[in-house]
Amino acid sequence: MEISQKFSKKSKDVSLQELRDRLAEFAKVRGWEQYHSPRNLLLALVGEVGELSEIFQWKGEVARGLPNWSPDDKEHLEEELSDVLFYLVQLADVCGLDLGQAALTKIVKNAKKYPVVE
Ligand SMILES: Nc1ccn([C@H]2C[C@H](O)[C@@H](COP(=O)(O)OP(=O)(O)OP(=O)(O)O)O2)c(=O)n1
Repeated sequence: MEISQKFSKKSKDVSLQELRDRLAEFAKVRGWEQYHSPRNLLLALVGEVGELSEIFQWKGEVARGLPNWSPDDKEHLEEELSDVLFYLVQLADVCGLDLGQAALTKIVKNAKKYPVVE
């Protein structure tokens, strides 16, 4: 069984499109579109990657599924992963790119570059 199936909470699939639309609305109603330039979103993304890294800093190697982590630590990780995802989705959006399609195309490209060795 995949680790993602083994440890994930069962919930509905969330599309990148839904996230993109909800984040665009979130920024619009707060008048934040003026700040969400590609460069600013990239810098915010890098900042959140830093916060994500801090969670793992000094912990040593971490087992898949985070068996010894407290619920609070896992919740913190979920939040920082979400922040990274939000800025990534918004960055693609303000660049006028379809991130989901781009990712699928990249998977095909990766498969050609790294064929399965039988
Ligand atoms: N101009 C902004 C500011 C915030 N956010 C959203 C994206 C992130 O999900 C979250 C980031 O908020 P904070 O900068 O307050 O960062 P944290 O949530 O990580 O808080 P802290 O740094 O206090 O832990 O808010 C956004 O989309 N655009």
